[in-house]
Amino acid sequence: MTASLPITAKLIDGKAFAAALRARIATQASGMAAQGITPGLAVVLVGEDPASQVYVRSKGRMTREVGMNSYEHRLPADTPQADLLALIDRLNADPAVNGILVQLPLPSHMDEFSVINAIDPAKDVDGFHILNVGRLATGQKAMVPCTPLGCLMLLRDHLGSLSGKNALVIGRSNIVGKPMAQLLLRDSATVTVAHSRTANLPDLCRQADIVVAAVGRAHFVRGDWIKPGATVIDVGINRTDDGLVGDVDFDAAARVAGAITPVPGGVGPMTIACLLANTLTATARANGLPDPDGLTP
Ligand SMILES: Nc1nc(=O)c2c([nH]1)NC[C@@H]1CN(c3ccc(C(=O)N[C@@H](CCC(=O)O)C(=O)O)cc3)C=[N+]21
Repeated sequence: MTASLPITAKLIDGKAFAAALRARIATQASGMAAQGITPGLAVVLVGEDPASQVYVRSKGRMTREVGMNSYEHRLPADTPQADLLALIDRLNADPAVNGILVQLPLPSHMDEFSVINAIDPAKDVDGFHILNVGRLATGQKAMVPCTPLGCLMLLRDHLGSLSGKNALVIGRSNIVGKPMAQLLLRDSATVTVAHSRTANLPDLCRQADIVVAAVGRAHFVRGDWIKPGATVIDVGINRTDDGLVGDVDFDAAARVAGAITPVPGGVGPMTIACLLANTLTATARANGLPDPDGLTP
Protein backbone atom coordinates (compact mmCIF):
# COMPACT_ATOMS: atom_id res chain seq x y z
CA MET A 1 0.00 0.00 0.00
CA THR A 2 2.79 2.43 0.88
CA ALA A 3 5.17 0.87 -1.64
CA SER A 4 4.05 3.18 -4.44
CA LEU A 5 4.97 6.33 -2.48
CA PRO A 6 8.42 7.88 -2.82
CA ILE A 7 10.87 7.78 0.10
CA THR A 8 10.48 11.20 1.69
CA ALA A 9 11.72 10.80 5.26
CA LYS A 10 14.93 12.44 6.37
CA LEU A 11 17.45 9.79 7.31
CA ILE A 12 18.65 10.33 10.88
CA ASP A 13 22.30 9.36 10.61
CA GLY A 14 23.15 7.89 14.01
CA LYS A 15 26.51 6.69 12.78
CA ALA A 16 27.61 10.23 11.84
CA PHE A 17 26.07 11.76 14.98
CA ALA A 18 27.85 9.16 17.14
CA ALA A 19 31.18 9.86 15.42
CA ALA A 20 30.82 13.60 16.13
CA LEU A 21 29.85 12.82 19.73
CA ARG A 22 32.92 10.61 20.17
CA ALA A 23 35.10 13.40 18.76
CA ARG A 24 33.75 15.78 21.43
CA ILE A 25 34.30 13.12 24.10
CA ALA A 26 37.90 12.64 22.91
CA THR A 27 38.52 16.40 23.21
CA GLN A 28 37.10 16.51 26.73
CA ALA A 29 38.99 13.32 27.71
CA SER A 30 42.28 14.87 26.58
CA GLY A 31 41.45 17.89 28.73
CA MET A 32 41.18 15.51 31.70
CA ALA A 33 44.40 13.73 30.69
CA ALA A 34 46.14 17.12 30.93
CA GLN A 35 45.08 17.11 34.60
CA GLY A 36 46.50 13.61 35.05
CA ILE A 37 43.14 11.81 34.82
CA THR A 38 42.57 9.03 32.26
CA PRO A 39 39.03 7.64 32.28
CA GLY A 40 38.85 3.84 32.52
CA LEU A 41 36.00 1.56 31.43
CA ALA A 42 35.78 -2.09 32.52
CA VAL A 43 33.57 -4.45 30.53
CA VAL A 44 32.71 -7.86 31.93
CA LEU A 45 31.48 -10.56 29.57
CA VAL A 46 30.24 -13.85 31.02
CA GLY A 47 29.86 -16.63 28.45
CA GLU A 48 29.75 -16.12 24.70
CA ASP A 49 26.48 -14.59 23.55
CA PRO A 50 27.32 -13.88 19.86
CA ALA A 51 25.52 -10.51 19.72
CA SER A 52 27.44 -9.45 22.83
CA GLN A 53 30.79 -10.39 21.24
CA VAL A 54 30.29 -7.94 18.34
CA TYR A 55 29.31 -5.19 20.74
CA VAL A 56 32.24 -5.79 23.09
CA ARG A 57 34.75 -5.70 20.23
CA SER A 58 33.71 -2.35 18.73
CA LYS A 59 33.26 -0.92 22.21
CA GLY A 60 36.87 -1.74 23.19
CA ARG A 61 38.22 -0.16 20.02
CA MET A 62 36.16 3.02 20.40
CA THR A 63 37.07 3.35 24.08
CA ARG A 64 40.76 3.46 23.17
CA GLU A 65 40.09 5.79 20.21
CA VAL A 66 38.69 8.48 22.52
CA GLY A 67 41.73 8.18 24.78
CA MET A 68 40.27 6.10 27.59
CA ASN A 69 41.62 2.91 29.12
CA SER A 70 39.65 -0.23 28.31
CA TYR A 71 39.70 -3.23 30.65
CA GLU A 72 38.09 -6.43 29.42
CA HIS A 73 37.17 -9.34 31.67
CA ARG A 74 35.93 -12.53 30.01
CA LEU A 75 34.58 -15.22 32.29
CA PRO A 76 33.37 -18.72 31.36
CA ALA A 77 29.60 -19.26 31.13
CA ASP A 78 29.65 -21.54 34.21
CA THR A 79 31.36 -18.98 36.47
CA PRO A 80 29.75 -19.04 39.95
CA GLN A 81 27.85 -15.84 40.71
CA ALA A 82 30.03 -15.33 43.83
CA ASP A 83 33.12 -15.11 41.58
CA LEU A 84 31.47 -12.45 39.41
CA LEU A 85 30.45 -10.50 42.53
CA ALA A 86 34.06 -10.72 43.80
CA LEU A 87 35.30 -9.28 40.48
CA ILE A 88 32.76 -6.45 40.71
CA ASP A 89 33.99 -5.69 44.25
CA ARG A 90 37.55 -5.41 42.96
CA LEU A 91 36.48 -3.11 40.10
CA ASN A 92 34.41 -0.99 42.51
CA ALA A 93 37.54 -0.51 44.64
CA ASP A 94 39.92 0.13 41.71
CA PRO A 95 40.54 3.89 41.28
CA ALA A 96 41.65 3.35 37.63
CA VAL A 97 38.14 2.06 36.80
CA ASN A 98 35.55 4.82 36.44
CA GLY A 99 32.90 2.81 34.61
CA ILE A 100 31.76 -0.81 34.91
CA LEU A 101 29.55 -2.55 32.37
CA VAL A 102 28.44 -6.14 32.93
CA GLN A 103 27.21 -7.39 29.60
CA LEU A 104 23.62 -8.67 29.59
CA PRO A 105 22.06 -11.17 29.32
CA LEU A 106 23.84 -13.16 32.02
CA PRO A 107 23.78 -16.98 32.12
CA SER A 108 20.54 -18.30 33.61
CA HIS A 109 22.13 -19.47 36.89
CA MET A 110 22.78 -15.84 37.81
CA ASP A 111 20.40 -13.26 39.25
CA GLU A 112 20.77 -10.14 37.09
CA PHE A 113 19.35 -7.77 39.70
CA SER A 114 21.82 -8.96 42.37
CA VAL A 115 24.73 -8.56 39.96
CA ILE A 116 23.70 -5.11 38.67
CA ASN A 117 22.99 -3.80 42.15
CA ALA A 118 26.47 -4.91 43.29
CA ILE A 119 28.05 -2.30 40.97
CA ASP A 120 28.99 1.00 42.64
CA PRO A 121 26.17 3.31 41.40
CA ALA A 122 28.80 5.99 40.67
CA LYS A 123 30.48 3.57 38.21
CA ASP A 124 27.22 2.19 36.79
CA VAL A 125 27.66 3.53 33.23
CA ASP A 126 24.71 1.42 32.02
CA GLY A 127 22.40 3.23 34.46
CA PHE A 128 20.79 -0.08 35.46
CA HIS A 129 21.47 0.06 39.23
CA ILE A 130 18.28 0.55 41.22
CA LEU A 131 19.63 3.83 42.66
CA ASN A 132 20.17 5.28 39.20
CA VAL A 133 16.78 4.03 38.02
CA GLY A 134 15.15 5.76 40.99
CA ARG A 135 17.13 8.94 40.49
CA LEU A 136 16.11 9.14 36.83
CA ALA A 137 12.46 8.50 37.70
CA THR A 138 12.49 11.26 40.33
CA GLY A 139 14.46 13.82 38.31
CA GLN A 140 17.68 13.53 40.32
CA LYS A 141 21.18 13.47 38.86
CA ALA A 142 21.62 9.90 37.60
CA MET A 143 23.61 7.73 35.27
CA VAL A 144 21.22 7.38 32.31
CA PRO A 145 20.96 4.14 30.25
CA CYS A 146 22.96 4.46 27.03
CA THR A 147 20.41 3.41 24.39
CA PRO A 148 17.58 5.71 25.58
CA LEU A 149 20.10 8.55 26.06
CA GLY A 150 21.26 8.08 22.46
CA CYS A 151 17.65 8.09 21.22
CA LEU A 152 16.96 11.29 23.19
CA MET A 153 19.98 13.02 21.66
CA LEU A 154 18.82 12.11 18.14
CA LEU A 155 15.26 13.26 18.87
CA ARG A 156 16.36 16.60 20.31
CA ASP A 157 18.75 17.16 17.42
CA HIS A 158 16.00 16.55 14.87
CA LEU A 159 13.00 18.12 16.60
CA GLY A 160 14.48 20.70 18.94
CA SER A 161 11.84 20.75 21.67
CA LEU A 162 9.88 17.57 22.46
CA SER A 163 7.40 19.53 24.59
CA GLY A 164 3.78 18.53 24.01
CA LYS A 165 4.61 15.90 21.39
CA ASN A 166 2.76 12.60 21.48
CA ALA A 167 5.44 9.97 22.03
CA LEU A 168 4.79 6.25 21.77
CA VAL A 169 7.38 3.88 23.21
CA ILE A 170 6.81 0.33 22.01
CA GLY A 171 8.43 -2.02 24.52
CA ARG A 172 8.58 -1.90 28.33
CA SER A 173 12.04 -3.33 29.12
CA ASN A 174 14.15 -2.00 31.98
CA ILE A 175 17.01 -1.29 29.57
CA VAL A 176 15.14 0.66 26.88
CA GLY A 177 11.37 1.14 27.14
CA LYS A 178 11.01 2.29 30.75
CA PRO A 179 14.02 4.66 30.88
CA MET A 180 13.09 6.01 27.41
CA ALA A 181 9.63 6.89 28.75
CA GLN A 182 11.23 8.68 31.73
CA LEU A 183 13.50 10.75 29.50
CA LEU A 184 10.65 11.71 27.15
CA LEU A 185 8.53 12.72 30.16
CA ARG A 186 11.36 14.87 31.49
CA ASP A 187 11.34 16.66 28.12
CA SER A 188 7.59 17.26 28.51
CA ALA A 189 6.40 14.86 25.84
CA THR A 190 3.06 13.11 26.37
CA VAL A 191 4.21 9.52 26.74
CA THR A 192 2.45 6.23 26.07
CA VAL A 193 4.21 2.92 26.68
CA ALA A 194 2.86 0.07 24.57
CA HIS A 195 3.66 -3.64 24.82
CA SER A 196 2.51 -7.07 23.71
CA ARG A 197 -0.87 -6.71 25.44
CA THR A 198 -1.67 -3.23 24.16
CA ALA A 199 -5.04 -3.07 22.41
CA ASN A 200 -5.17 -1.64 18.90
CA LEU A 201 -1.51 -0.73 18.63
CA PRO A 202 -1.74 0.36 14.95
CA ASP A 203 -4.33 3.06 15.76
CA LEU A 204 -2.37 4.19 18.82
CA CYS A 205 0.74 4.47 16.69
CA ARG A 206 -1.08 6.58 14.07
CA GLN A 207 -1.48 9.29 16.74
CA ALA A 208 2.21 9.44 17.63
CA ASP A 209 4.48 12.31 16.62
CA ILE A 210 7.40 10.27 17.98
CA VAL A 211 7.67 6.48 17.78
CA VAL A 212 10.44 4.61 19.61
CA ALA A 213 10.33 0.95 18.61
CA ALA A 214 12.06 -1.41 21.06
CA VAL A 215 10.19 -4.70 20.85
CA GLY A 216 12.86 -7.01 19.45
CA ARG A 217 10.75 -8.31 16.54
CA ALA A 218 11.89 -7.75 12.97
CA HIS A 219 9.69 -5.33 10.96
CA PHE A 220 7.03 -5.34 13.68
CA VAL A 221 5.99 -1.71 13.06
CA ARG A 222 4.35 -1.39 9.64
CA GLY A 223 4.44 1.61 7.33
CA ASP A 224 0.70 2.24 7.55
CA TRP A 225 0.97 2.59 11.36
CA ILE A 226 3.04 5.75 10.97
CA LYS A 227 1.49 9.21 11.20
CA PRO A 228 2.61 11.30 8.19
CA GLY A 229 5.61 13.40 9.23
CA ALA A 230 6.30 11.46 12.45
CA THR A 231 9.82 10.90 13.80
CA VAL A 232 10.64 7.20 14.02
CA ILE A 233 13.49 5.82 16.16
CA ASP A 234 14.23 2.15 15.57
CA VAL A 235 16.02 0.45 18.48
CA GLY A 236 15.68 -3.07 17.07
CA ILE A 237 18.73 -5.19 16.25
CA ASN A 238 17.37 -8.37 14.63
CA ARG A 239 19.57 -10.81 12.77
CA THR A 240 17.56 -12.30 9.88
CA ASP A 241 18.29 -14.03 6.56
CA ASP A 242 18.13 -10.52 5.04
CA GLY A 243 20.89 -9.37 7.41
CA LEU A 244 20.54 -6.97 10.34
CA VAL A 245 17.08 -5.35 10.43
CA GLY A 246 15.20 -3.16 12.87
CA ASP A 247 11.80 -3.39 14.55
CA VAL A 248 10.34 -1.05 11.90
CA ASP A 249 9.52 -1.94 8.29
CA PHE A 250 11.94 0.73 7.12
CA ASP A 251 11.11 0.69 3.39
CA ALA A 252 7.43 1.33 4.05
CA ALA A 253 7.82 3.68 7.04
CA ALA A 254 10.35 5.90 5.22
CA ARG A 255 7.60 6.80 2.71
CA VAL A 256 5.36 8.19 5.46
CA ALA A 257 7.59 9.39 8.30
CA GLY A 258 9.18 12.83 8.49
CA ALA A 259 12.43 11.30 9.74
CA ILE A 260 13.64 7.81 10.58
CA THR A 261 16.75 6.04 11.87
CA PRO A 262 18.22 3.19 9.79
CA VAL A 263 19.42 -0.19 11.10
CA PRO A 264 22.36 -0.57 11.06
CA GLY A 265 23.79 2.93 11.43
CA GLY A 266 21.12 4.44 13.66
CA VAL A 267 20.68 3.83 17.38
CA GLY A 268 23.40 1.13 17.70
CA PRO A 269 26.40 3.44 17.26
CA MET A 270 24.71 5.98 19.58
CA THR A 271 24.56 3.35 22.34
CA ILE A 272 28.33 2.92 22.28
CA ALA A 273 28.99 6.68 22.05
CA CYS A 274 26.71 7.25 25.07
CA LEU A 275 28.55 4.55 27.01
CA LEU A 276 31.72 6.59 26.48
CA ALA A 277 29.83 9.77 27.39
CA ASN A 278 28.67 8.16 30.64
CA THR A 279 32.21 6.98 31.39
CA LEU A 280 33.47 10.55 30.97
CA THR A 281 30.65 11.85 33.17
CA ALA A 282 31.40 9.25 35.86
CA THR A 283 35.10 10.18 35.74
CA ALA A 284 34.31 13.88 36.09
CA ARG A 285 32.03 13.28 39.07
CA ALA A 286 34.56 10.95 40.74
CA ASN A 287 37.15 13.73 40.52
CA GLY A 288 34.92 16.57 41.68
CA LEU A 289 34.86 18.17 38.21
CA PRO A 290 31.69 19.66 36.66
CA ASP A 291 29.67 17.40 34.35
CA PRO A 292 31.13 17.44 30.82
CA ASP A 293 29.26 19.70 28.38
CA GLY A 294 26.44 18.25 26.31
CA LEU A 295 26.76 14.64 27.42
CA THR A 296 24.10 14.46 30.13
CA PRO A 297 20.36 15.01 29.64
N1 LIG B 1 25.01 -4.25 29.97
C1 LIG B 1 24.74 -4.13 28.66
N2 LIG B 1 24.68 -2.91 28.09
C2 LIG B 1 24.42 -2.78 26.75
O1 LIG B 1 24.37 -1.65 26.24
C3 LIG B 1 24.24 -3.96 25.96
C4 LIG B 1 24.31 -5.20 26.62
N3 LIG B 1 24.54 -5.26 27.96
N4 LIG B 1 24.15 -6.36 25.94
C5 LIG B 1 24.03 -6.36 24.49
C6 LIG B 1 23.33 -5.13 24.01
C7 LIG B 1 23.48 -4.89 22.52
N5 LIG B 1 24.12 -3.60 22.39
C8 LIG B 1 24.49 -3.04 21.16
C9 LIG B 1 25.20 -1.86 21.06
C10 LIG B 1 25.60 -1.36 19.84
C11 LIG B 1 25.27 -2.01 18.67
C12 LIG B 1 25.73 -1.47 17.36
O2 LIG B 1 26.59 -0.60 17.30
N6 LIG B 1 25.16 -1.95 16.25
C13 LIG B 1 25.54 -1.54 14.89
C14 LIG B 1 25.67 -2.75 13.99
C15 LIG B 1 26.63 -3.80 14.48
C16 LIG B 1 26.57 -5.02 13.61
O3 LIG B 1 26.83 -4.90 12.40
O4 LIG B 1 26.23 -6.11 14.13
C17 LIG B 1 24.47 -0.65 14.27
O5 LIG B 1 23.31 -0.74 14.70
O6 LIG B 1 24.79 0.07 13.35
C18 LIG B 1 24.54 -3.18 18.75
C19 LIG B 1 24.15 -3.68 19.97
C20 LIG B 1 24.40 -3.12 23.63
N7 LIG B 1 23.98 -3.94 24.60
